[in-house]
Amino acid sequence: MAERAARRCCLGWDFSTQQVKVVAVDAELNVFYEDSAHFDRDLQEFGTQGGVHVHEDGLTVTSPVLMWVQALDIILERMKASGFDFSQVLALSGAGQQHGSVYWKAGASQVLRSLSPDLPLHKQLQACFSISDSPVWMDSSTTAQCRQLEAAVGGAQALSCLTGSRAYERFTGNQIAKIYQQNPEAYSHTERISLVSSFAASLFLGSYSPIDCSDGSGMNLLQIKDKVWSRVCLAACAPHLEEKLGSPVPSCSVVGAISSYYVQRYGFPPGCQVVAFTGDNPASLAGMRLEEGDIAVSLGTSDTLFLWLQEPMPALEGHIFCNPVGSQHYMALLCFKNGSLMREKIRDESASCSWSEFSEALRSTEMGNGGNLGFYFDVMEITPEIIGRHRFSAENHKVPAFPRDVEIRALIEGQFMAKRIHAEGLGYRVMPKTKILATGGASHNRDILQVLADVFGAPVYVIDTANSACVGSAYRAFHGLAAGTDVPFSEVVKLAPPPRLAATPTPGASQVYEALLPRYAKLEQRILSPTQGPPE
Ligand SMILES: O=C(CO)[C@@H](O)[C@H](O)CF
Repeated sequence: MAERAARRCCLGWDFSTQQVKVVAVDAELNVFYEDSAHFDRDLQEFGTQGGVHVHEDGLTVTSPVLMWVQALDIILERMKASGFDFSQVLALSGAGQQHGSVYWKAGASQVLRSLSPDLPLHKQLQACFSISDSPVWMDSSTTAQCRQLEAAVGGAQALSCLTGSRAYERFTGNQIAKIYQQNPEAYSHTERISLVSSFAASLFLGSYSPIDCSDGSGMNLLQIKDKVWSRVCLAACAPHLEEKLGSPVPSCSVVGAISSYYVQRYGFPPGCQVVAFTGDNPASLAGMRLEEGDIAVSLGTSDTLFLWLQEPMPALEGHIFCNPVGSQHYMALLCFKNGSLMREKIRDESASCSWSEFSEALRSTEMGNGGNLGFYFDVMEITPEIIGRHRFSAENHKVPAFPRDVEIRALIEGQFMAKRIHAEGLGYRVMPKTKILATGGASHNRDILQVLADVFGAPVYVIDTANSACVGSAYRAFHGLAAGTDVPFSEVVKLAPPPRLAATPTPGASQVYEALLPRYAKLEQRILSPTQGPPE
């Protein structure tokens, strides 16, 4: 077989809800290898659905930690069998589904440090976890713990100001509190608690990896301004928690060299650097190469905004995390539940189930829709908490219906005005250099993207984010190699393929939406507090 040319590279891992995935990225930032192990398909003995077990209470959701370990074994063995040249791997980093937690049993660190290269990981780590079914982000069984935590710090807004979010059931501090309260023996036998991200990094390190500040911001435990654990929050969740968590580190930290286990079993170079793993969303922000002033809009079943923030304004909605690639900056996530399912419903009702008719309606109606405004929430919306459809005429009178074309534009303009208003509520500001990066199903519709560009007054680019968490992790591994040189992340990734320009603001758009946005915000408040009189 022809000798393969040596190809220096970095690996990017993603321990996500449904699979473990890896990409190899070369020095020109080309992805030249990818593989994944799908939990439901490749590890059927664990009996998961969508990578998880939903418990009988309908609230508790967990994943077997040894399934994650075995998935890594599968991928590494496949890479080895395919002839992948591990000796060319300069560094690796990775991502994990946010908020999930792993409970290492007393003595596990010794096992991690002395792994035998003759055996796969899962054969050696069988007895290393005090909790075998890790709680994951889909869990919503900790409402009581959320209220206890908010009470301990002076309320929901106080907790948000301190940690970047009000208490959420999936956030790790509340999950740890539940385990301490309901399984104190397992908690007392736990010598280390990792996030999924730092757990995965620990497997490569052969010792406990610290939690990075960005993923650590998803725990309701980290003071996002000082980047240290909040002692009040720790004490409110469980005793001796700080020693079980270890100290958080900046996300760009090199946390050590790869364990000798991988050198001996797979041929990694002894100097292969491990860069702190982080959450899947922070890693995706890195993969999308978001920069100051940019906003990423993932238009999927639910719509998710990724924001780059310099001056965060923590609120009772959304989540503010330490930024994974700009250590003095922040990022925010905002989730809008009524996303593509709402767009498809209005398409079916008002465009005869046809996207081309839907697009034609957007093209044939004017920016601003003649002053007509609509709110479309067929399921309870998260941002803000509203349900139902609410239509208003230019005179702010509630109306029961709009003509078909007006309905379609009212839906799309309303969805994007809500995004801009709530993003600005968290401290986001459109800047002259702002780029909007669109991804997800609806980003293939150019007419929808035109409305997005008009509402934000900024150009819209489309990007493929299928592997964004993995690719972002590989980029962060390259950035880790420059650790200590002050080379900015943006410099490290400048060779990456640029996003494609899809839409620029229509002339006059800013005048139209500068006038509409405050009206939309006032009407939203009117729906939220119906006792209030009509907006002036
Ligand atoms: O809970 C979330 C973010 O807060 C999800 O996006 C998980 O990170 C998905 F793994």
